[in-house]
Amino acid sequence: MRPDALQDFVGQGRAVGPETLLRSLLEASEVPSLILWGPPGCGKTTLAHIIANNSKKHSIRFVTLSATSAKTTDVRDVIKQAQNEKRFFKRKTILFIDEIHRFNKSQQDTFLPHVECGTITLIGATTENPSFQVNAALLSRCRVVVLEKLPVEAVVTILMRAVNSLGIQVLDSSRPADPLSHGGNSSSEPSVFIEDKAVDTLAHLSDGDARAGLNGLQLAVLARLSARKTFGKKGGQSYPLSRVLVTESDVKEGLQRSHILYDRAGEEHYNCISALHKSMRGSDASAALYWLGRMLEGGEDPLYVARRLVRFASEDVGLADPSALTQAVAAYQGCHFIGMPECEVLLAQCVVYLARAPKSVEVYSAYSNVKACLRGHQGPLPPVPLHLRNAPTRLMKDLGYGQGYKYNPAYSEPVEQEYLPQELRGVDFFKQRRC
Ligand SMILES: Nc1ncnc2c1ncn2[C@@H]1O[C@H](COP(=O)(O)OP(=O)(O)OP(=O)(O)O)[C@@H](O)[C@H]1O
Repeated sequence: MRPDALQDFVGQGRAVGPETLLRSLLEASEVPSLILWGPPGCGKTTLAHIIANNSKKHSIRFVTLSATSAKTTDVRDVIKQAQNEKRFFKRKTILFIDEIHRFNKSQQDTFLPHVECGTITLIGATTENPSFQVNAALLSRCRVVVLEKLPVEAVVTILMRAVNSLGIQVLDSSRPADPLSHGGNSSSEPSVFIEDKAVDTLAHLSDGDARAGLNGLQLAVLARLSARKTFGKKGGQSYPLSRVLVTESDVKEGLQRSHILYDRAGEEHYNCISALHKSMRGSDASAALYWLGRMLEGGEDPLYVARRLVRFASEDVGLADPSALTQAVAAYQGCHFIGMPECEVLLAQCVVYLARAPKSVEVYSAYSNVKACLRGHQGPLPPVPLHLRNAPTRLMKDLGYGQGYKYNPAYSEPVEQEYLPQELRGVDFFKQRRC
């Protein structure tokens, strides 16, 4: 089902469209070291497969490793062979590493000198942001190709290719489906039909992930075949079991929403929580609810979201509305007690509360200033002033601990007293960053 040629690679015009440099390089078989970065099922492995196919025509070796199963020794073996091929046969080697982010930094280091001296051309595929997951030195020697979620039309094209190659017939939903009008079927295999709107819905629900769409199609067809449902009854007449119809509701069942909408472990998890945080900060309750829904419907852990809300209540709402923290902690505990799906409304309530609450970063900023002051301090930290020290023993009293301390409740008027160490006298962390 994977295309072998660039002209069958759909979507991704920005990365490998006709006018792009990468396309010219690929067509000239001048493959540079690449990191293919994109969400699941957008065509990273497929693009590597096309490059492999093209390389073979130009006698270039193409070796594939998966970072999930390959060991460092496997990489060394590939490199050794690549050196021999280069030295004795002047043959180039392209090494494709799927899920390169799964290699740790020292494993990635293994390639570095060999990419540098041209023994291998590296193609790495990753769903994770390469700036965090790929060794900086290696990254600087590779061209990063950003692939995007496939547009709906591209997924429709991919699904229609699959439908055609499987011999499934597409029913035009604007015309009433009458299986008898589709000719007889003499073989023992049932004829499979699919509603055109089912293909369309599948493409929409796939969220730019062609693999999810293809798997959904496969599951829906297999489910129908094993159930061997007929087209149903029409006018009291039932249709033969040799005809199978895949409907829109079949494909919906064939897709697992959680898999499609959200990648809990990957970049999308951080993108969505960031969008939620920023929407609340911007007091856009509606957008905040949307991002919350994206996460929860995608299977995010509600306690993870609740923890972030607790943090937000203090960081962004702060003393502008101190009960925000109470709300957020209550939401966290409520989620803990009742779990999903019941706790979704608790989180929704809290998200709206926080989005609508007045905001203040006064405490957050002042505390950040304290941290900056402490981290930037040179030499030993100043001692705690003696008058602020507790003096539970005679020795401590004799040493002057607690001496001169003014116990505020004992004074009816405001008390003049220094609370910071001597060298920080006059510093106001609410006003200044440095001390
Ligand atoms: N741009 C595309 N053009 C044509 N077919 C595609 C494209 N993208 C994906 N496909 C089809 O979808 C299937 C999955 O694609 P592929 O394995 O290349 O995705 P991927 O980006 O490597 O995903 P993952 O990160 O999950 O490994 C392939 O079998 C291929 O047929």
